[in-house]
Amino acid sequence: MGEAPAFFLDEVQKGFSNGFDLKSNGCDSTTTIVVGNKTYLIGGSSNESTLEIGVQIFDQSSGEWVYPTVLGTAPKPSKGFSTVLLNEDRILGIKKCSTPDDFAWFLEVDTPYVRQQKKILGTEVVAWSKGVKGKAEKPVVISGPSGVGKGTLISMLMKEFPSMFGFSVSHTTRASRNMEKDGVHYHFTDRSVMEKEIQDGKFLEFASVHGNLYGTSVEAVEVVADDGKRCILDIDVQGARSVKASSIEAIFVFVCPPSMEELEKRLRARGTETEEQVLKRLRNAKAEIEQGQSSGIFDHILYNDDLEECYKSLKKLLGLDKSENGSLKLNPYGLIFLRIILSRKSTRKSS
Ligand SMILES: Nc1nc2c(ncn2[C@@H]2O[C@H](COP(=O)(O)OP(=O)(O)O)[C@@H](O)[C@H]2O)c(=O)[nH]1
Ligand SMILES: Nc1ncnc2c1ncn2[C@@H]1O[C@H](COP(=O)(O)OP(=O)(O)O)[C@@H](O)[C@H]1O
Repeated sequence: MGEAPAFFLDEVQKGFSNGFDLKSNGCDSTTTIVVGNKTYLIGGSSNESTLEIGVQIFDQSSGEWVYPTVLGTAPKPSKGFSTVLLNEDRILGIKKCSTPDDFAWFLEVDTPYVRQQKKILGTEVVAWSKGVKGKAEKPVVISGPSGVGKGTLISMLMKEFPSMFGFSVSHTTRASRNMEKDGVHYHFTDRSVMEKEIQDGKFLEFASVHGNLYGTSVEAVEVVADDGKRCILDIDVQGARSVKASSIEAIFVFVCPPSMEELEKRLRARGTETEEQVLKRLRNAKAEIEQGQSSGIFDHILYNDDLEECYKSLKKLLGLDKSENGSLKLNPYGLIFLRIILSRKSTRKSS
């Protein structure tokens, strides 16, 4: 998880008088902490060129040192690093002589996420995430037309901050694409089953999109919360409207294409839809962009022209960057962009 309770962060900032038995190593650059039959040596730098705090594990049962696969962005080395074990599955590390936005870090050592990654990678795994406070804890709703790059941006975020974010795996009645895995990208389901589950109140929201049913189950969001992570929802504008109307306080982001031509190019280059489906998605895109503009649902509009720039803006608005919010807010300037996009003619006439 990427967050510590605010009261706890305050306590440790005051000088670690918190009763959590924080192990301080003064101003040494390494510290050790025992979790089960493993001793974690944290600190220094495992790699001089990247200058990240390194992690090594001494496995008491085999008597060997192990160099784990380290996921997430590790903290930079500091003059002192104190650790405390939380829930037997993650270590809270406090950097000494550090700024408030860089002093608390989590190292997941045996969470469900880390256990899953161990299975996939076949190695010992640990995952870093930075402790964050305030609005950064809210779930993130990402909407935008098909092919604009929502999935790409979410993948980038999950890759860079693997233990901070959890993806809400939606249910859908559409057929799975080649590379999609049931239970990972979507829960693929039959319409009759999903309709019954909707009636049984198992969904937070649902919508008919491009001729198929999509929905966020209560369980999908609970799984992420139970894992102590920040939930990311990739849902359409109708779904975003339902979440907005609910008691869930989220950050709403709409991703916009640079032009309809570019959107069509991306959708075709992805090669996952039939010609008929591409045309349907392009027709719907126009209405979706209009709603993104006028619905008043979205706090931020991201303009996905250059992917890296757009990703940087996404990180900024999520509080993952030191500088101020860099997204294009819903202001007259942003609306002008949207109008330009909508006024450009698509190369293909919708039927
Ligand atoms: N309302 C709602 N929309 C969803 C959900 N899951 C996915 N969607 C939206 O359904 C639309 C189609 O998704 P998909 O078939 O994966 O195609 P893509 O848009 O090209 O990625 C996208 O706008 C998604 O954001 C959900 O649980 N609820
Ligand atoms: N800024 C960008 N520039 C060029 N191609 C992009 C950009 N962002 C995403 N793509 C590509 O566009 C296609 C659609 O992106 P995807 O993430 O699947 O969209 P969505 O999830 O919104 O439907 C993918 O092939 C992706 O690699």
